[in-house]
Amino acid sequence: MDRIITMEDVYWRRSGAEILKDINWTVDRGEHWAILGLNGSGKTSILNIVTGYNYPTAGKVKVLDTEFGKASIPKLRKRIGYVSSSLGRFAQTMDRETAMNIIISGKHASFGLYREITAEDRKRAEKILKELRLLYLKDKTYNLLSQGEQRRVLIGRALMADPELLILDEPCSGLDVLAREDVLDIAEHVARKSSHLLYVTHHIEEITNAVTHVLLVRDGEITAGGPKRKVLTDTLLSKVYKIPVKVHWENGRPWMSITK
Ligand SMILES: Nc1ncnc2c1ncn2[C@@H]1O[C@H](COP(=O)(O)OP(=O)(O)OP(=O)(O)O)[C@@H](O)[C@H]1O
Repeated sequence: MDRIITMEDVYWRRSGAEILKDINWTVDRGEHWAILGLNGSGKTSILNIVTGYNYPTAGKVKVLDTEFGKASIPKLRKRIGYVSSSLGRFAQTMDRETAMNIIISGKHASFGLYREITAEDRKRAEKILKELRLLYLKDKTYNLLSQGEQRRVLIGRALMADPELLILDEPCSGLDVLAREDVLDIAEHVARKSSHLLYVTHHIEEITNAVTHVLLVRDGEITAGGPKRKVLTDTLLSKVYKIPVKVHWENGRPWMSITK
């Protein structure tokens, strides 16, 4: 399998509105993508198509060799890790669980209680905690963790099912600079070691070295998509952000100033 995601002429309409229009996008093996766009531009709608939660009104979608309409979506979902910054339901059910148990609960990629925990599960969870430098949190309960720690534990949880594709949907929203950098370090680690990364954000400074390609989304359409240096230009970003901006690069990372 050389292709991770294929979208051909994809449209998604809801309540009479065309929310996604003419989406043509491919992700190849070895690429790590960021999806960048303003609030309401269509990023989550694209993700929901990738994970099979939204079915396109028109067009062809293939994710990890699974062609939509021809194969089992639940099976596909097991191969995709998803970490979102909105955790309402999760917080309620898992609040009093330890970081270790939360990681283990990712084995079946579902919320709530897990059945039997094997010695192997424990070993794997411990390995993840170690790799993500979270061992110090092992026995702490979720409600006692800082927001940044919670996000990192949730990424660890998503890794428990050994996903081929890991989607991080605005994982740094609401975090301070230090906590953000810790989450970004983990994302880099994942991209290097274990999984294809799909990173959704509206902040270009979160596009670290791990990200190879960027998809720019504006009003439900793709403005540009490709290698990050080609896509993150003053002209294209000014279009996407609807305000004149200038990009500068420092240590391989883009930063942006407003020039109006
Ligand atoms: N089920 C739905 N029915 C009607 N409109 C919808 C539906 N889902 C999304 N939309 C609309 O589609 C547009 C794109 O929404 P989407 O959530 O994909 O944007 P986003 O880029 O993820 O935004 P944010 O950064 O704020 O999360 C918005 O105008 C939203 O109101």
